Amino acid sequence: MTAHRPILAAAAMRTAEAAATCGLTELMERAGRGLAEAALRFAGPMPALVLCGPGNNGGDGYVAARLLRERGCPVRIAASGEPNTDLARAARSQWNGPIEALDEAPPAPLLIDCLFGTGLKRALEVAVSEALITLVEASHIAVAADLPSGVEADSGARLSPVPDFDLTVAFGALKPAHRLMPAMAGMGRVVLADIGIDAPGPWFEIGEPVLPSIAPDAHKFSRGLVHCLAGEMPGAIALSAKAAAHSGAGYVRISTSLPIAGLPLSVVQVGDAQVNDPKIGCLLVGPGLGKLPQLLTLALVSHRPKVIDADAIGHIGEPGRLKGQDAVLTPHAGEFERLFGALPGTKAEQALAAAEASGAVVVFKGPDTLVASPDGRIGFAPPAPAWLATAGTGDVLAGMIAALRARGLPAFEAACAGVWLQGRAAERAGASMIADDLVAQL
Ligand SMILES: NC(=O)C1=CN([C@@H]2O[C@H](COP(=O)(O)OP(=O)(O)OC[C@H]3O[C@@H](n4cnc5c(N)ncnc54)[C@H](OP(=O)(O)O)[C@@H]3O)[C@@H](O)[C@H]2O)[C@H](O)CC1
Ligand SMILES: [K+]
Repeated sequence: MTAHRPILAAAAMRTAEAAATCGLTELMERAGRGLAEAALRFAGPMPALVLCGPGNNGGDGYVAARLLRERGCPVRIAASGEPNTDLARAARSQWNGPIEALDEAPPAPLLIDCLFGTGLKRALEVAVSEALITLVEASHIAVAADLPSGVEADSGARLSPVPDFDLTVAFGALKPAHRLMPAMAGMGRVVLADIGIDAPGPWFEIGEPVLPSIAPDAHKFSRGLVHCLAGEMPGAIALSAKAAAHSGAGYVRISTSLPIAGLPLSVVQVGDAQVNDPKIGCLLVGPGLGKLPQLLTLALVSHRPKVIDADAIGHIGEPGRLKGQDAVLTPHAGEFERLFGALPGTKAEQALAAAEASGAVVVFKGPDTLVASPDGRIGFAPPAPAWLATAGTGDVLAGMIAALRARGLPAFEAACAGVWLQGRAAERAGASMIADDLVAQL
């Protein structure tokens, strides 16, 4: 996996901040500087209004305002109340200008929201929320410090109505909310200000994958054989097979009881399913399976790596049935809840719980797709085009992951790479795409 941006939950963020050798005052200075520079780079030196809340998010605002003024920007500050941390009080004491009351402050072309960040615990007071929305709507450009105020850092929930921002500047690490709905939809461009926090951890935003190169002495089997089990609706598995072939599998085979029309000749159709053929790099079952649970049972007899998608998920019954199967599971929200039930916690916590319960890598699909591994890793997908919400894109993703697995990527990396590549293929295909067009972009 190439460079990817770390994601830390609020508690982990606080731990990492406390451990920073430079100390919290310097961290706040760096956060404020990162915010000022990102705002300048994005908006230019237009007159700014910085909204400061009571905590350290507000502290970042006092620092950013001072630095913007030093850079010659006309800056005003409006505060929602007195700072309630020493850090924020110290930052405010270095601001030698007036501080307006939030509910009386006129708007400005550049609005920088430093009301709340990872410390938000409840809905904003109505007056504060209304002032924020009014001032954002009256601005030309709106920038959020760390998180748009009203967003809950770990869940991506909106505890209050949150206006849409043009830019969100995350400090130290991304938070889950930066890549979870509904919060991620209103953040605009998300940039990460490096403030010297060492943020190792098992959660990250999926970055561009490094794919296995093709050996000079490769042959079709060494490049990876994907074996697809066709079910009642062969069109779906055909889409998966084509996606697998275009994702670099050296050999794609479909076992089917009826010939499937419209497949490339290079995709081999056979009548029998030798699911323990040692040449199989990855088995794929589920797309178009319909009401044939026996095909899932057959797939689970195989000792080969496998991708279990779509209808097959509905036939699993007990998640523990997948233990030891070396499986990647690719449920959308409905399939997820039917198999795992209504799990508590954030989407990230639910995905992890599912991975642990099944022993499988779980691709919890949606506009905010997560890839969770039983070992605790979570890859959060970067934003992908909404037009991926069209029939068959799940079949394509399943075929892509099967091919990447067959090419030698471990299950978790293959799933992350497939999710990332599908998002980029959709961007290239454009808004009028249908799933078939995705295959042409692989
Ligand atoms: N990531 C980094 O390295 C750094 C992050 N920094 C910034 O610090 C914030 C987190 O600061 P924190 O003080 O923990 O919390 P907030 O500023 O987000 O919230 C302020 C306080 O507001 C109170 N609160 C919570 N919800 C509400 C509400 N709905 N209405 C009113 N007040 C609310 C709460 O105190 P209570 O006792 O009243 O609950 C919060 O303490 C982080 O996001 C970064 O921006 C630092 O710059 C250091 C570096
Ligand atoms: K904020």
